[in-house]
Amino acid sequence: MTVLRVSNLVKRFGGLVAVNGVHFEFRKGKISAVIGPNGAGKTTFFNMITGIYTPDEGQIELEGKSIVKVKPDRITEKGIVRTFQNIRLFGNMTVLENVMVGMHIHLKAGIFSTLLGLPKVRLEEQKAMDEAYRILRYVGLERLLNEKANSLSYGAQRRLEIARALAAKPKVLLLDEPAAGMNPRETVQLTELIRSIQRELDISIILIEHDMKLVMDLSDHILVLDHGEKIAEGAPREIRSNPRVIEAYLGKSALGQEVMK
Ligand SMILES: Nc1ncnc2c1ncn2[C@@H]1O[C@H](COP(=O)(O)OP(=O)(O)OP(=O)(O)O)[C@@H](O)[C@H]1O
Repeated sequence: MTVLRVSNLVKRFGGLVAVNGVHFEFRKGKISAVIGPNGAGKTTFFNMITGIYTPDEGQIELEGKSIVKVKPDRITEKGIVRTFQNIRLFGNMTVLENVMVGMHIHLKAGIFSTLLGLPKVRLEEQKAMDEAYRILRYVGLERLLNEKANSLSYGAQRRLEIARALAAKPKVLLLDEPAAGMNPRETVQLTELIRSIQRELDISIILIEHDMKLVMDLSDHILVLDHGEKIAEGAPREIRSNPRVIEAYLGKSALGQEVMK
């Protein structure tokens, strides 16, 4: 089943076509990866899905309904939640507070009740705290809940970003280079976390990632972009041996060599 469908997606920046007529169906409950060399159009593709850019042409549908021209915060409410290549946490807030911020879209009490400190607000806040704690336990950060976000190790900050995204109850979780800057041990832990989110929480995952081992280990389905165009799609073993993909990454001279171990 398809959770997110893009068809004939085009984005231009002046004379440059950053994404050029891309079709792809992201499957529900699976892990998909978007890969390609630097400048291939991956970030632009993510920015269209999350409403930061409006496509010049084409369609994006979440569960069959168009989300083109829907504002980014509404897209988050509809269930597409992302993390960023450069970590964007509230550094001076605690780990717990960062997760609670991710939850705000689901809190029902209005601003007046909040200002008046009504009991229903206190109850809602308590529930939110319980939920935030549960999520932090899930990602393995419960012991750090009162630490300031900027005091965490890099790997822990990346986990906290994922925790904050989970707090928004995504249907589709977009991870933009989740392993960037991680050491090998942190990358293995991250791989396990992403797999458990997909298996246990029924969330469809889409990742952009340069770490080919992580991509090949995790993905069910891979979309390969080069110069804005889709040059391949398929399972990891097909992508690994696809001559167009090898050529895009390493140039013609690499053809015939085994490049993506
Ligand atoms: N806001 C913008 N204005 C003009 N050109 C842009 C803009 N954003 C991206 N581009 C260009 O569009 C092309 C695709 O860029 P994009 O960042 O989407 O690629 P990418 O695959 O994410 O690259 P990387 O792996 O290096 O992050 C590049 O040539 C880039 O210079």
